[in-house]
Amino acid sequence: MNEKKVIGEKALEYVKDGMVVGLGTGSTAYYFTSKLGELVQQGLNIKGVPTSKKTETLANELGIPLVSFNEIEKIDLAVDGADEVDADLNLIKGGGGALLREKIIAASAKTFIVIADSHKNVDTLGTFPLPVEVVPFGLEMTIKHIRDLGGKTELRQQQGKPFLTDNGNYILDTNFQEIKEPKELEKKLNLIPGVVDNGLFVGMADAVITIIDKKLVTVFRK
Ligand SMILES: O=C[C@H](O)[C@H](O)[C@H](O)COP(=O)(O)O
Repeated sequence: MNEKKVIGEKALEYVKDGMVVGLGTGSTAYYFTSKLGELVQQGLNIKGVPTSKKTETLANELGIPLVSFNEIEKIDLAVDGADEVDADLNLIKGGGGALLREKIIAASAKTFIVIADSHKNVDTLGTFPLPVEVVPFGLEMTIKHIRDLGGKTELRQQQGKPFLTDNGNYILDTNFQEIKEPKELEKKLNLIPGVVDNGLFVGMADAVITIIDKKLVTVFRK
């Protein structure tokens, strides 16, 4: 079974005519957006808000009409992938570097649905290194502050150069081992000058569509 495709397309059930929809980033969100494009071509009337330049390009290719923030009051639904999901539906995101725009859009959405294949489900967050978006200025100092919190940082690279986010920032992939208190860590990291945001999404997901024991399930936040 192509889990990502099955899960991504399942999320279409939450899309209703007239909605403003946040379009996630990554290989699972790809299937959601692609199917959404088909439905738009068949007459579905929605508007999209992309979480990355990559998704913006895909949406344009598919003919999904896009809106910017100054044209809308709210986002009805956001659908996005995740790198890890715990039992409380807390997430690590940002494996593709899109965490900041993803968090802005998830935080503005009435309903935030996560689409995550079975490999993403964990007891405790932290095996997947936490992406932390930082401004290039003062990088070495920012790294010191993050290390003081117990994180081992690695500057994400792409083709021999620091990876640049859509916002012109760097990503520090940071290993904290087990993240027992995700909300605390999310806050502490974001208080460090130079940190723009981090990939912890705590208490944001309303539901996660995933595969458990080979069955497609939707888990709602308690
Ligand atoms: O920055 C990227 C996003 O947070 C993705 O949603 C996340 O990395 C999951 O991606 P995928 O569906 O490709 O595993």
